[in-house]
Amino acid sequence: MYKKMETSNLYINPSLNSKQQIRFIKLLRTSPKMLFSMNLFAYFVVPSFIPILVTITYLKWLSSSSRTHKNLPPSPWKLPIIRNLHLVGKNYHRSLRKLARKHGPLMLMHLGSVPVVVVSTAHAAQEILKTNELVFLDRGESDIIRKITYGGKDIALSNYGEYWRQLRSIVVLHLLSNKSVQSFQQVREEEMTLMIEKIQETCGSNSVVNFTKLILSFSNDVMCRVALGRKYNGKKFNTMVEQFKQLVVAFSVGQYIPSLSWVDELRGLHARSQKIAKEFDEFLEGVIEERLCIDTKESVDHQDRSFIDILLEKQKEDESGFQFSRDTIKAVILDIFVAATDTTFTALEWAFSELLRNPLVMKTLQKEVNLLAQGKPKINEGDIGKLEYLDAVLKETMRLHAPAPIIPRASSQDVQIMGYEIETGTRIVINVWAIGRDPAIWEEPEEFRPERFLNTSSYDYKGSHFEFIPFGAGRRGCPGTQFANTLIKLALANVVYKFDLALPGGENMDMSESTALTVHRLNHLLLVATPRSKLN
Ligand code: HEM
Repeated sequence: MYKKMETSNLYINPSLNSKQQIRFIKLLRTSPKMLFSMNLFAYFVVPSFIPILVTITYLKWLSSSSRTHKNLPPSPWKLPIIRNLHLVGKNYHRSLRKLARKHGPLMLMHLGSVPVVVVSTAHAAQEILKTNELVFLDRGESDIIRKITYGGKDIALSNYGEYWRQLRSIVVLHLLSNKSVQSFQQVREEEMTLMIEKIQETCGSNSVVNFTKLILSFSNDVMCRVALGRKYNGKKFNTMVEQFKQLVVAFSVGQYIPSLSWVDELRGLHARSQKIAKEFDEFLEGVIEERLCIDTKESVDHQDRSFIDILLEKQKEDESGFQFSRDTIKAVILDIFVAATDTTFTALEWAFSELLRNPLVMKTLQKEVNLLAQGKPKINEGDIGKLEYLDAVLKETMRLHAPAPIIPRASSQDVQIMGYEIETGTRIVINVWAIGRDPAIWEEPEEFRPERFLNTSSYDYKGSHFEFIPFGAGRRGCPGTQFANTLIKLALANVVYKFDLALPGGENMDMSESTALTVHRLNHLLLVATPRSKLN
């Protein structure tokens, strides 16, 4: 009855004329939510059920709202069935900020049947992440996520509980402790040197370097070596990772309107998640077998142990009494790999973009690294902590371009926040990006001015100041903060120390954003690098 479009993976009513079909596809491409609503309304529901469905839902909605006399946070006006889903735009952090400006710092939205509270100021974030922390430690359930995380055996997306608590403490103590992060210094420095060499090769010919690809492969290679024991960067591996990331943010109709889960089946979402879960599982099984084989043959040197080796060792020791299944190991590795690679790459990409857009900042940073390096061939990791301006540049980048612009949490009990009732099971979305650009906190918030972070101890990465929380806060805050900062600063310091960077042909810097798990640049960052003649 419906025709599947090759390019869009959609089902199109063939009775439409070609003009109508083209208009339909254009509309769908404008937004995943639009994709859902158009598919749902125009092509499945309208022809037969819509009058009945709308009436029933509307009456139900009217009766439920008149029954509850709770003081719920302000909400935008709702449509029947999809309710506020149509209001979430492609750049969700931006559309949520726009809505919050109208409805307030704590805004209740209904995405289908799922209540979501959007948090848009530092004060409201503090109420959630600190004052009522214990109520908001869950992440919220999703069928798709469960499928690709071994039934919720991972750390980042699983709900709060004993399992998560024990797993997190193993990760924090054994994989991401200060000592463990330091033990990977050689890996970071080797990969940084390789990246510099790659840029160097382009210099003589004055050719354009695709910085996006370069830094993506840098963070990918570092994280592969750290988490998996060696590099994996073939096309098959990269495609698998990309598809996984797309799936994490894929829009699931069933998640918002459970009675319409069949739409997900029709769109092939479940089949796709099963396929990717299987591919990843086979890959990770291969990695584990390889590590076990190396370990038996040559007993991995303490220095060369990857995260997977450490977890396999913990499983053997069996001291903690924690159920360390192989699925747990695979889920944690997958989690860390995805959580770490995309975020560090995104932060680096925006940092270089802002430096290019702000030549004075670039000059000041180059001066600082010159002074520290005193003509040495490179800046070592041990010296990075002395670079105050670099620290300010990174903080300013994270304020304006939080790599994870939204922190997802969920409430585990009824609670009152800022005088409003939040019910059990409500999803929480903390708009870190909007908080970072709030004019009530930041002077000239849209300007890139690292100086605002100089000579102040007010802002750190620990999440103790809710105006600045790119790594989240509290018990569920990012455990990879130190790892990420060390890696990003090492790369930034050395690239600006060795090269002057420019846009090819003196173009204007395009700062458009993508729609993805992390918000990175929409278009690749293409630059021309020139070796700096005077390094002191
Ligand atoms: C610029 C880099 C990074 C940024 C901006 C970032 C940001 C975040 C944020 C916002 C969260 C959620 C925090 C919350 O709910 O309060 C998070 C969680 C997490 N991050 Fe990161 N992250 C980065 C790098 C890394 C790295 C390098 C690793 C590991 C090597 C890592 C591992 C994790 C894990 C495992 C979680 C889940 C924690 C939990 O749910 O208990 N991240 N990160």
